[in-house]
Amino acid sequence: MGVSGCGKSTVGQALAQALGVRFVEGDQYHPAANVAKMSAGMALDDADRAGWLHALQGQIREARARGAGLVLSCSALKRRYRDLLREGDPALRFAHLDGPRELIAARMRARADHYMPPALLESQLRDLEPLQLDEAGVVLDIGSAPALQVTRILGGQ
Ligand SMILES: Nc1ncnc2c1ncn2[C@@H]1O[C@H](COP(=O)(O)OP(=O)(O)OP(=O)(O)O)[C@@H](O)[C@H]1O
Ligand SMILES: O=C(O)[C@H](O)[C@@H](O)[C@H](O)[C@H](O)CO
Repeated sequence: MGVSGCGKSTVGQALAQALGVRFVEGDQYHPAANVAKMSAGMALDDADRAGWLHALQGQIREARARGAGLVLSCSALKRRYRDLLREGDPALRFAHLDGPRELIAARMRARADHYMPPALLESQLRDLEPLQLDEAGVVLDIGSAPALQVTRILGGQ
């Protein structure tokens, strides 16, 4: 979890590979209208995200029912979004990729082929409710290399 450009896809793919489980890129479940809205420089609101979060919850629920592992990358910016995802599997754990705005902005600017305009970072940071102490998971520093982040997730530190 985390704002746009924090490294969810990069770290998520590496984690799934390390675990030998399926990786789901949460952004691929956004309806076209959501992608069009963000591409036009408008932030998503709770209503825009509702159907998308339910679709992701379905992926989590299905993996749990099959007893299969799953790594899912998803912004999950607000506590209530994460509560909704946890309804799919109460044992769900989050890795919050956290770091300074300047570093995230620089990484977003360096991406040529992504729909998300760097200008939307401010709204992402406004919406972000950091992982809370009673939520299972880890908070990671995005300044570390992805391999180190994976090690920390696996170690639960
Ligand atoms: N730990 C890291 N160190 C250096 N560069 C990184 C790190 N993690 C990610 N990056 C780079 O930062 C950019 C953003 O990463 P990535 O696309 O994984 O973020 P994201 O959170 O999935 O973004 P979005 O949700 O907007 O798709 C990419 O160019 C990626 O290669
Ligand atoms: O909840 C949201 O506002 C969205 O999921 C965004 O975070 C983007 O889709 C993603 O980060 C792509 O840049």
